[in-house]
Amino acid sequence: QGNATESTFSSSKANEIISDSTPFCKVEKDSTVSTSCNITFQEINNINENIRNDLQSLVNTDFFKYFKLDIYKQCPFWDDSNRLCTDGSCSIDIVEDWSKLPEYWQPEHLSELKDPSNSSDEDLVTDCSFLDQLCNDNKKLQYMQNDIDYCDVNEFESKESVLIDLTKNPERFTGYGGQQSANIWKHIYGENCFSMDTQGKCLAKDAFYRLVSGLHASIGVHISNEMLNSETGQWGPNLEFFMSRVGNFPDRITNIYFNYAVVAKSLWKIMPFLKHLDFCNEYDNDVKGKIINITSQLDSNIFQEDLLFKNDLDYSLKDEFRSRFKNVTKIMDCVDCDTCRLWGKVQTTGYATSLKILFEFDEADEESRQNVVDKLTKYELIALLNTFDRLSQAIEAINSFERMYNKNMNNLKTKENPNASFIFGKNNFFRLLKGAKDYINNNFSSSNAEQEEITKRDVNKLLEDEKEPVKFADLKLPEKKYIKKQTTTSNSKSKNTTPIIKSENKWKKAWNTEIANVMEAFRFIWRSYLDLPRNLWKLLLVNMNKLWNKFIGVANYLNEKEENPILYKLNIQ
Ligand SMILES: Cc1cc2nc3c(=O)[nH]c(=O)nc-3n(C[C@H](O)[C@H](O)[C@H](O)COP(=O)(O)OP(=O)(O)OC[C@H]3O[C@@H](n4cnc5c(N)ncnc54)[C@H](O)[C@@H]3O)c2cc1C
Repeated sequence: QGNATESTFSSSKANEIISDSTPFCKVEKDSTVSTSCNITFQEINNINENIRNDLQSLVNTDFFKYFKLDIYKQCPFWDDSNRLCTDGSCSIDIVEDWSKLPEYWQPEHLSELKDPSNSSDEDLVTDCSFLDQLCNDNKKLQYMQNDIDYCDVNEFESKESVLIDLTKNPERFTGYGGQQSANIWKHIYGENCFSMDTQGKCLAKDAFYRLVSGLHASIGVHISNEMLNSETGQWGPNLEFFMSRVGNFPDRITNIYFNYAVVAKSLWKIMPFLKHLDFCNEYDNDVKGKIINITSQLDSNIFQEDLLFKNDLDYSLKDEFRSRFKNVTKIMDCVDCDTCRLWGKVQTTGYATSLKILFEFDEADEESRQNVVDKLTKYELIALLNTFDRLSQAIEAINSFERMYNKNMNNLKTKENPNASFIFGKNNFFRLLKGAKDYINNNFSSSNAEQEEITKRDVNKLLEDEKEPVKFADLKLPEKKYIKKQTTTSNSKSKNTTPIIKSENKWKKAWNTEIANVMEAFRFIWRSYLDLPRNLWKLLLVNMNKLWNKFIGVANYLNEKEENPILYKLNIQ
């Protein structure tokens, strides 16, 4: 973890991570995503390919690209008065020039919406309606006293909220990390501790965890996909970073697909009503056409929400699920980095909207339709579609990282790199040792003819396996040499020597690698000792300089705030 420059791994470290034992993401693409999703990874990939362009252009339209956020909102869970978003990469651009915005985003229009805290139920009926806000359609809807929301839908109307163009503040590597972000994630995962012992608890708990982990992983994919290359000054993908955060964890990849299924199913569920959404005139055809194109390619099997809260017993569990998820959306107000908070809020609101549609909207019940779909605020709808776009982009990026990974593996294979990932790879040191031991056991306990057969079979298998790009990609077996040795031994009079020579080679190779690694570790420790006095000297100079400047009253030093030691800074020239 560190700034963009530091995050560029050394090439040997990169090789270790890329050629880790896990074949890319280790996900079987033809298997189903989870018990509650009757769809395979490959099918989701296909759907995503078909809708990607429409979705991308939809979230770039004037209607879907703006979101509101109260950037000064206090964290409701702990004291965050020392918020530290001083770095350019984590601060956000808010909309200041309103003249170019469409009418429905103009301050006069937005200010017609009253502060919900001062509103009566009667007011909320109109204010909460997506249609009322957008096109002044004065449908009177009944305001539900029951809480069916998985986030605070009124917070976007707060007077403190500012309008933000999402396309101008992309979700990418900001350098936010260390203890601060780890603490946020810890609290978010902590919400997954359900208290009740209810029937469906396991599935609900599992779904809650997957939602959070999928969000976490999706953020990881986006930041790996948009990292600043300090040499070129360009933002782009970083495979090593991706592998170390997401690619080497198949469960994290699976959870992104799971979230895709959840959000897609909620869109599918409201599809018949989206068709009738009375968008403002200029958007009627364009926006509506895109939405219909997207939702019509989704499938009801993609997620089976009815498995989660099946019966009356599960109602209390659902209440707990709802209030815990609401807490997740509130924890976003504690995120110190503004860009991260913005996208965290957009995505948690998007998931909250999905959950509301999935669990509170019964298609057969007109009243529930009125209470859920007709009352979706525009911010919920914007968040829902932007969250779907985030997941869609994450899946596109995962597939592109896979291609990059395979290309790198092929390059690595052809390069002379005998020790590549010998320790961490699939055919790692311990595995080879075990292989050698099995080999000796097998061969010493069989006849000479059997031994020869086993040797041939093993050699062929080894060579065959080597052709597979992923399985043996991390170990550069000296193919020709190996065959040569076999030829020598098969010419030799004593066939019994074959397995011994082979295992001796393995032992020797493993031994040499171990020694080389131990030596490298010693060299590293030695270098650290050499660097220590120099670093201490530099530290002393810097502090002396600061003290001196303070002493003689140099302005900038007088009010100097203590630098945050954890917040990493991008080295943008
Ligand atoms: C709401 C939010 C939004 C953020 N947005 C951005 C952003 O836009 N740009 C940016 O650069 N940074 C962002 N961050 C920070 C980013 O998520 C990481 O926290 C940060 O990059 C440090 O990463 P890390 O590898 O140290 O571990 P973290 O990602 O902080 O993870 C902490 C621990 O959680 C576990 N873990 C990691 N991923 C998963 C997973 N998917 N499922 C289950 N467990 C997991 C691991 O054990 C890991 O050690 C955001 C953080 C938060 C909380």
